[in-house]
Amino acid sequence: MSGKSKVVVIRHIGDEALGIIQANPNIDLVLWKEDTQAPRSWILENIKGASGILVVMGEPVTRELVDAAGPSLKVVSTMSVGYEHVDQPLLAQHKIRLGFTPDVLTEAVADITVMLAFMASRNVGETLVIVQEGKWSTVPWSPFLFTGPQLSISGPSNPSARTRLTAGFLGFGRIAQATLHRLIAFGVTDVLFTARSDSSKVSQEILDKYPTLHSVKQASNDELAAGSDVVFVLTPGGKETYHLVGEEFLKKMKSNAVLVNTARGTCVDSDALAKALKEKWIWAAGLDVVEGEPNISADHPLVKEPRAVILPHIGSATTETRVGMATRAARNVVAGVLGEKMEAEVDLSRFKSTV
Ligand SMILES: O=CC(=O)O
Repeated sequence: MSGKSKVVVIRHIGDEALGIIQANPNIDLVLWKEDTQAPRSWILENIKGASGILVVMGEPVTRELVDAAGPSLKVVSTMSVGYEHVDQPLLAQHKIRLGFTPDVLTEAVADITVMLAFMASRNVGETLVIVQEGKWSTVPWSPFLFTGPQLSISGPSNPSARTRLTAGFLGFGRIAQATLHRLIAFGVTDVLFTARSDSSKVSQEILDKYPTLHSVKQASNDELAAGSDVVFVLTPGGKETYHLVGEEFLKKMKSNAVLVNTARGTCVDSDALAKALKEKWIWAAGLDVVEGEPNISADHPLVKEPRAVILPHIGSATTETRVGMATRAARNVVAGVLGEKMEAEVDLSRFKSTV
């Protein structure tokens, strides 16, 4: 034993982030060096006696792992904004702290959220394939071919265009508000959002910030489904939001509305969404996340829907953002091991009463 604290990092997270851990003379870094997922058996073996572990999204932080580490474990740092892969009551019970990486990815995810809304509304999934397969000549230009609903306001030059456009946000946190910020430039006029508590102050703040908006209202799920031209799913994952968007919700949506999910796959019932697209209850869907990912085959009912644009969970995948997440996760694990304030720590105190 070196007398140093062991920190296990289960993925190569880049030299800059690893350097932050290595720079600490009281820490021994144990790293899975490959750019692949560390086998669970390697993690369970190496975590023995560790003070900290840095994990990535999707790695289950369960009793098995906490037991394997033993009583030395002080901190779990996840390189992700979501932490539903972590057994939070268990960490609270063992007084293990949990670091995560919010904020640094807000802009990147907001970018892709807007991008998916437009890709879905403008039939990009279906039309890209036509070009890639060399079939462009089989679909010559035609006035209404591949038209979709316009997610922007055209102005007075087109009297046929819509004059109001409502964006609905299931969850109205940092990423939702950064998404709205971008949509203001496209002329969104009205906002509906859901929130756990009364948010009339938030509505007023948003109206003050964006004077071009006609209305900003906290709504029930049903009101939001029925009133929105584009619905953004931006809630945390986990049990509370499991299948938040299911048949009932989708049936209430407008038939030319678009659904975008850049949060967690579990928030949307995939079978219900595939049915909604097939039976044209809604116009299209843009998804960066799908239930059961990444094990989605080409036969998956959603993948087969031409109006579903699906990306393999790349919302935060800009170089700048991933470096920001990795370095933040590294600083969090170091702070947790040293008993210092973390840059971003999940408040686990709500679980303490249950143990
Ligand atoms: O989905 C991405 C994350 O949680 O960081």
